[in-house]
Amino acid sequence: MPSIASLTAALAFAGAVVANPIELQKRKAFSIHQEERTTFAKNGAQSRVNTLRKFSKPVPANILAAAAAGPTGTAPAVPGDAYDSLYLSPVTIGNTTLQLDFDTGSADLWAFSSLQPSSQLTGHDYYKVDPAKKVAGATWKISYGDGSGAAGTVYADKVVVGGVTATSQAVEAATSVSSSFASDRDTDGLLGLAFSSINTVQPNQAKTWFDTVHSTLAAPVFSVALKYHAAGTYDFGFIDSAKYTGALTYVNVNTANGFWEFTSTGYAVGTGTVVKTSIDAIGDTGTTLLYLPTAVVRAYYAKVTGSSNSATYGGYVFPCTATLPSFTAVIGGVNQVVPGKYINYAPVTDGSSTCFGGIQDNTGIGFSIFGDIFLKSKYVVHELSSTPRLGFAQQ
Ligand SMILES: Cc1noc(C)c1CN(C)Cc1cc2n(n1)CCN(c1cc(N)ncn1)C2
Repeated sequence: MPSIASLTAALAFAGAVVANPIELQKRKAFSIHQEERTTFAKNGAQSRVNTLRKFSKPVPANILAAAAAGPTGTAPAVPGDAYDSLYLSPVTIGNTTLQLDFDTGSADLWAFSSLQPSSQLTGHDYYKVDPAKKVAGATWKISYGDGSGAAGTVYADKVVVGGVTATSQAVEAATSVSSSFASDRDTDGLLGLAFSSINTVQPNQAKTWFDTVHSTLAAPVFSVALKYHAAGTYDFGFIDSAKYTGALTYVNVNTANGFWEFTSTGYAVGTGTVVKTSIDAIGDTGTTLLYLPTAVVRAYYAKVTGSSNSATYGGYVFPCTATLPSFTAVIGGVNQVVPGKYINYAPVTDGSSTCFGGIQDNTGIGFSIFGDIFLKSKYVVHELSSTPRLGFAQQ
């Protein structure tokens, strides 16, 4: 039989409204009204503390520290195709696990759903909406830089990522998706990790999943380790020092546009000297390539024999046999190097000997985009502190 003290502690942790322990001892029977918190996150360490206390066993300091710290979690990031065009991560929404594209360049959590025509659901895991959970009057509609998009209605449901649970998260159920999503049987939707200020739900903007859970996590951070032609990870609530070499170095983020936006102060091509120039950029896991200013892109491909800016293929191409120079961006005063081989994205068509460059021109976008081509050589900490920051280290 647990002691009153341990019961009190356990219930206090569970968020129950708890009567005074002395008061409890006077009563022979009592009922406790428990309010379910809108968000809780699994805290395995706390469960161990509760169990040890239940049997009056000593609680090791490291377990106590971990429990006090709050929950953390890790989700895999698996390439969606042979060229790392996108990365997919498992997310449980309600009772179904879907494969979502975690996207630090957008702020909507949307999923293929039972509201779509069944013809669009072939090959997909999809969210089976529960009408009782519908958010009355709420709609959403999103468009991405490549012209793709989706739209639908909104539900409040349980969303679990890497073992961390948001019990009442805005889930944007698709009623329609663009042709590129309809023909992509790997992507069941997106989980936005940009700032909630650019969420598209109307009339009341919704929060991202990270915005919902961050205050309960051990630390208000998530760390991204995408990999070259291999599965990487998203760490929530902690920084995993085993996943990078050298030091993490930080740069402040400008959140005015809702992105993880920062300034790079220069670049270099291969072993060339650093050219000092201010590059306004966003980190964006949902974008495949690395989009840079015209002058920077020209300087890069000037060092790639046989390269050209192809109207046919809509960007810079080169012979797939080309030896590509590395690309360096100066961020937070530190040279962040992308290996040359990472800058060969893919053959322009399957089997072609002409390859499409991982570095392309940012004309028409309005800023540079450090997408997967850049990110997959880094461990990137996204810190939601009073002054949000990005931390970079070499993988
Ligand atoms: C297959 C395949 N190959 O490459 C992709 C991508 C897919 C997935 N497929 C075509 C569908 C698709 C289209 C997009 N995505 N997925 C992810 C979100 N998109 C973004 C996000 C963002 N932050 N910025 C710009 N666009 C566009």
